[in-house]
Amino acid sequence: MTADCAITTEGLRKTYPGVRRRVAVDRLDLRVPVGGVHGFLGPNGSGKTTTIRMLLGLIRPDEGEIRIFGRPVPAELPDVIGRVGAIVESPKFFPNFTGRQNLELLAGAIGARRRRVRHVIAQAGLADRADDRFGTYSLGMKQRLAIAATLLKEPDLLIFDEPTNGLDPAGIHEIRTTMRRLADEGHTVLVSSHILGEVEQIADTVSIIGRGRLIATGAVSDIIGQRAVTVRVVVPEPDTALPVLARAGLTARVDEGALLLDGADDPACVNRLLAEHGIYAAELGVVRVGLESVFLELTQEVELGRPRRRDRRPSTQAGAA
Ligand SMILES: Nc1ncnc2c1ncn2[C@@H]1O[C@H](COP(=O)(O)OP(=O)(O)OP(=O)(O)O)[C@@H](O)[C@H]1O
Repeated sequence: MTADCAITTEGLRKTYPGVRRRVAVDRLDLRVPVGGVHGFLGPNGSGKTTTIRMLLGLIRPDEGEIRIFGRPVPAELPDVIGRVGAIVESPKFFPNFTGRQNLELLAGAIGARRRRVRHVIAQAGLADRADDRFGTYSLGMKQRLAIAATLLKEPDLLIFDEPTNGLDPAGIHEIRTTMRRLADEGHTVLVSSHILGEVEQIADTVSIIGRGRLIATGAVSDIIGQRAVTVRVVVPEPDTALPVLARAGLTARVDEGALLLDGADDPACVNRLLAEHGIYAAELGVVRVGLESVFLELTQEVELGRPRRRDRRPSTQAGAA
């Protein structure tokens, strides 16, 4: 079941005490395959950090099971934690020490080999600035030093919680390139984000959550799936067109005055169909959607409490209802 997974969770649940008991993670089943970048996506407050903290044994789940490389967590975490490197909060470094000195200090503290330092500096793309003081680093460089620190103990699995938060576009690009390179070198990278455009470009697979629940998971191309191509049509009276389209088996979404027909790929057919019913399109074309718009649509449905329809889910796996 889990042999090819770096991380699995089954029915994971966590509530926080409060005036209204808050369910942060709700029966979450995750599958993070070994190798590649897995994007862990969801809007703010959807439960990503809570999940990651449970994976790392920092907080205990109320219910459910976690396995990392097949070992139950937290019960056997000490046996597997050596294979895991993580950045959950901003790590603390000494501002007056250079990047290299900070890493040497850390290597000594965790019993990593000293000669790893030079290697991880190169892996994190910091060779040019390793001998500058940490205090002079940009946010992106600080984050790359944090990544270098996680690599000291030669982990197989890297877990990064929103590693690009607060970075400018150049810093985001650097971190993204670094994560992709680490995956290409054979690490498994789990990266959480609420900025989908970034993850779409580097992730091999993704899990999308909303309100602590899994909404969709699988290969990025599968999640975008048939929505990759959508016919967009503008008609004078959408209310007249909608039943005509529905009878032809086309599901339309209204978007800024236009109708978007997911899964339809031939505008000429749509045009003919509408014209046969006396409806003439003012605009007609094909649009390509990215993960961002799929994500927004999926998570908005959860936020609004609308039931998720089976046919709206990606084919690979679907989350708990
Ligand atoms: N220590 C805590 N005590 C009470 N509620 C908490 C605590 N930590 C998180 N929560 C709540 O749990 C829910 C999930 O939060 P979490 O930080 O896991 O989400 P997230 O997806 O990581 O969000 P973000 O992208 O904003 O970091 C939110 O409603 C949050 O307010």
